[in-house]
Amino acid sequence: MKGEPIISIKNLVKCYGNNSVLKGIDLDVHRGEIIGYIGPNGAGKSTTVKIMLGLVKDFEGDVKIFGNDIRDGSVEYKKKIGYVPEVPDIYDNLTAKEYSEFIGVVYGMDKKEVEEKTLKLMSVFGIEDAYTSRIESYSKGMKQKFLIACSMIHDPDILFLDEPISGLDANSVMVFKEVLTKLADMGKTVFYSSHIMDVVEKISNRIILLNDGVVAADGTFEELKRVNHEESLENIFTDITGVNNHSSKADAFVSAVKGE
Ligand SMILES: Nc1ncnc2c1ncn2[C@@H]1O[C@H](COP(=O)(O)OP(=O)(O)OP(=O)(O)O)[C@@H](O)[C@H]1O
Repeated sequence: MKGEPIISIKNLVKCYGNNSVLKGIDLDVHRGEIIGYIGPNGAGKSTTVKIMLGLVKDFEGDVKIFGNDIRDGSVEYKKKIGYVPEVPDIYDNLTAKEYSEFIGVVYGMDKKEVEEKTLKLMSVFGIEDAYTSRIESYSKGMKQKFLIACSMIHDPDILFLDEPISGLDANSVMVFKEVLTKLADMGKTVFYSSHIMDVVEKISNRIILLNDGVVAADGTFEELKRVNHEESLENIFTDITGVNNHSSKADAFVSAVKGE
């Protein structure tokens, strides 16, 4: 599985004004890895992903993807990347047909190929009948399934998935989890950012926990369990992020609701 890293991050630092979000991240990711990228709200997970995608440019440190420094200005590497954003910025007055054609053009794909692929991908999720409907008329889950389909129409080598199963029903989640495993077996790399610990625990072959601007844990689930003497990722997360007063926080919330 090893060899040259497909993503190489050295001493990545990112500040928003006085807010120091990433304080020196070092990370090598290899082909076929499914990285579960976790951390508390605001830890900088989306920021890291956006830097790798070239969407956030003002950072310190080195980021190489497929061996190329992303500062070089080349957009070629982006053709080999698929992305499901946490908050989709989708033109939802378009139909799925129109939107996927637009995406296909960006990736330099043939229109017919885009249509065939989009319909096949949508039909796996049972939403192909909505192909010519406006995306704004979709349910939350339908929209998410369509975004997942769009992220893969160009057969990317790296997938960045930010809370990808949000809104998906249990059957669709099962299909999607298997899809990821099969893609990783083919040598694709998956960067999976989520707060749903039991899914991360099951699908990832490596888990990276970001806390307070640094990588606080990095290893397989088995390794993290051994080092942290815990049986679940949820408990490992709680131990490392140092929040163990859940019950008193809940009491304070309920008191506030009651106006106490
Ligand atoms: N465009 C921006 N301008 C200013 N601050 C930002 C911007 N984007 C993110 N931040 C700040 O950077 C920090 C990290 O945000 P980020 O979205 O990367 O966290 P995250 O780990 O993905 O969180 P979540 O789990 O809540 O999605 C937060 O403090 C956030 O307020």
